[in-house]
Amino acid sequence: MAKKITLLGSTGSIGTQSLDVIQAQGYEVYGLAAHSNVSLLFKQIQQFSPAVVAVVDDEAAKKMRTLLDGMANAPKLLCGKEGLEELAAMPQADIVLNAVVGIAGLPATLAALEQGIDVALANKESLVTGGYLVTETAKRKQARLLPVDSEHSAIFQCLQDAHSAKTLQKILLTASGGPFFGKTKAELQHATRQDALRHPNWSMGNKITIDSATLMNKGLELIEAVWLFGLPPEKVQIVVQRQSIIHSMVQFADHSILAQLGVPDMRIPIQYALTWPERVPGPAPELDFTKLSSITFDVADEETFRCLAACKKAISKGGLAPCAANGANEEAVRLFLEDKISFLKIGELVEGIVESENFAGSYTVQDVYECDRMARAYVLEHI
Ligand SMILES: NC(=O)C1=CN([C@@H]2O[C@H](COP(=O)(O)OP(=O)(O)OC[C@H]3O[C@@H](n4cnc5c(N)ncnc54)[C@H](OP(=O)(O)O)[C@@H]3O)[C@@H](O)[C@H]2O)C=CC1
Ligand SMILES: CC(=O)[C@@H](O)[C@H](O)COP(=O)(O)O
Ligand SMILES: [Mn+2]
Repeated sequence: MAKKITLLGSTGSIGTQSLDVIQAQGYEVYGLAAHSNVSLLFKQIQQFSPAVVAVVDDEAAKKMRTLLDGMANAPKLLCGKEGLEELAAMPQADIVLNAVVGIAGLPATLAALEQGIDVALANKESLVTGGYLVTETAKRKQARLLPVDSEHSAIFQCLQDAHSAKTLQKILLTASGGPFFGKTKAELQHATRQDALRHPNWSMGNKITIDSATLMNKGLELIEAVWLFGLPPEKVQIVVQRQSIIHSMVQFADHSILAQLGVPDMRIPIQYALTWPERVPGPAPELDFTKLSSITFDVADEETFRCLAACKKAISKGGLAPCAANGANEEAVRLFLEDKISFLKIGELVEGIVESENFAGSYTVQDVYECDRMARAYVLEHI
């Protein structure tokens, strides 16, 4: 029987590439969800015939209702944040692929895991904001978290040999360095939205592309790696690999290092999360070494790119500090994309919130959302 997938965030960069993979593998789509892009979601419904769809935005959900009213074999429509969570928890799916952007993805991750459903996780913010709750729920319900983020998929792929994995000593998390690699603070004073959205290697959604430019993405990924692979933050070393060909590496007790390489194409990690533990042919092209002029390594500049330093501080503080850093960043990126704050202000705000309180200790899911609200309010008060 074909695997049944529920895909959350189907209209985004990861979502649309996931549908490429799903089509190539002949998988069945059980559920689709988006926020407000009704026209694309409707096309996806026509092509993949899901049983259930969820639309988070209320106005968009009304438009979808109208479109579905005229459709034969229309899927069931769920609305709002509650609808997204309800879809994520539907046990008919074999796996939920969470490609929602931001903390908005956390309730769905928790809802799927709570039902014991495996989650292929692109939504790194789930682990950054609620890492303890997400990993505890997965463990308690014996559900798997399968990494989709390219670096974490690379690490996961390098750890498939259980004997070696037991001796994991260090993770070498690669970073492209983003569009502003090598620039000074002075040169970044007037960095624009357009400059920041020009990623050297990957075509991605706007929010993660800005995160790559500030190196917040690497900070979020460091926290994500700590939760997924159980190493302390000081055992995760960031290595700038400008070409995004080496997607990450692991070092074992004997100082042997394994790396995963490939073209920068998210369909490889998406597919691995869906087919794991099998490897099968897929739609991504192969890497042609004869066309690679070099593979280079550099050190990340944490003095200029304060978000990375702030995330390191946040994970070492523990508790809700990473959630606060994430909330401040989500709000700051929104304001930067609306041309309301400067590029460098994003780092100042993320650093500011992490320094502002202690945040230590255990937390509930309500505490996570309260901390997120507080971090967003902090940003609005400090611009
Ligand atoms: N793009 C990439 O290559 C990579 C992305 N990731 C991670 O994957 C996630 C998705 O990234 P990406 O695909 O780039 O993002 P996009 O912005 O391209 O897509 C986001 C998706 O989430 C939906 N969405 C937005 N807001 C909400 C909300 N409040 N509730 C429910 N759904 C919502 C959007 O719907 P609509 O279109 O209707 O607004 C869209 O389907 C992020 O966490 C990112 O960090 C990780 C590695 C690589
Ligand atoms: C494709 C992917 O996984 C992104 O998270 C990517 O890694 C961004 O690149 P950098 O953050 O390294 O610029
Ligand atoms: Mn990544």
